[in-house]
Amino acid sequence: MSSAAVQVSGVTLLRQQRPVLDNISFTIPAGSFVGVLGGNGAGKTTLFRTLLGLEKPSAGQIWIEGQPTQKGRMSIGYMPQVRGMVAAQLSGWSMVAAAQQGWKWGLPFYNEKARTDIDAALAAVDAQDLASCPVGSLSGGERQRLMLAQALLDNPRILLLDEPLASLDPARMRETAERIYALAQARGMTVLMSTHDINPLMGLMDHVLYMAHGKAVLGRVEDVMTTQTLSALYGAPVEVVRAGNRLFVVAEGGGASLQSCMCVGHGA
Ligand SMILES: Nc1ncnc2c1ncn2[C@@H]1O[C@H](COP(=O)(O)OP(=O)(O)OP(=O)(O)O)[C@@H](O)[C@H]1O
Repeated sequence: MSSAAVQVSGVTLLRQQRPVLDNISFTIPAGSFVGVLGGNGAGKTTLFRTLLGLEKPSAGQIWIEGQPTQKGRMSIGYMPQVRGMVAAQLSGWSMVAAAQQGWKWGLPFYNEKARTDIDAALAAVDAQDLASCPVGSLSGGERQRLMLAQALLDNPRILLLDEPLASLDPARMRETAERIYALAQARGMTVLMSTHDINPLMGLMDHVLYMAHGKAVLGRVEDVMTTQTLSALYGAPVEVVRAGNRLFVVAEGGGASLQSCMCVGHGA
């Protein structure tokens, strides 16, 4: 477990002359389970897209399992944040199948191996019973399970999950996080999961990657989720307050670009 799954070195990415990623560096050991945190617009999605080779940094380098990143790498599974409604009449099986080998809707033929892989991905997220259901009839949580199945196609060694817990109720959040964790453990996958609520990941993740103002800090929960570390990251006074077994990140004086109160759990 000592090899690096993801290495980011001095990466800067500009949008309209503004650094969305500003000279960030971190190394994620293989097999890690990482919660990626940060307010709206902190750059979480941009980071994922950059790791996937879909966005080109203006400076810096990225290695995935020791190789320079490149578009279409099969070792990475990606669950994007966008959840536009897919064709409502599409079955769950067809929705997962649509992601096979990067094809979009309407691939007319799947060979036996492709069918087996799709069935296996559905089984991995306990979604066999959703295979024949029209996607339009499914709940948000059920659709998210299908999206997770899509990300598992090709048996990736690294999973990038962009807000997979969004719009789930608290019980489903924890259940989904545990499902992903169990899959990662069983398959030895490295997981980076962005979220606005760290609670469901408590006791599961071994690292936090906290992003703000284009900067990022990676470390253990108890090292990152501190007043000192987050104040340094934001470049402004930020207080991490414990209340029972929960943590709150509070911007002193209501800083404009910081979530005024983000509820997070107490480090495991
Ligand atoms: N296609 C784009 N063109 C221009 N700017 C963009 C584009 N996509 C994102 N941005 C900007 O880049 C910044 C980072 O956006 P990003 O989506 O990576 O943040 P995020 O942390 O994922 O946010 P959220 O939690 O709201 O999803 C934001 O200021 C956003 O407006």
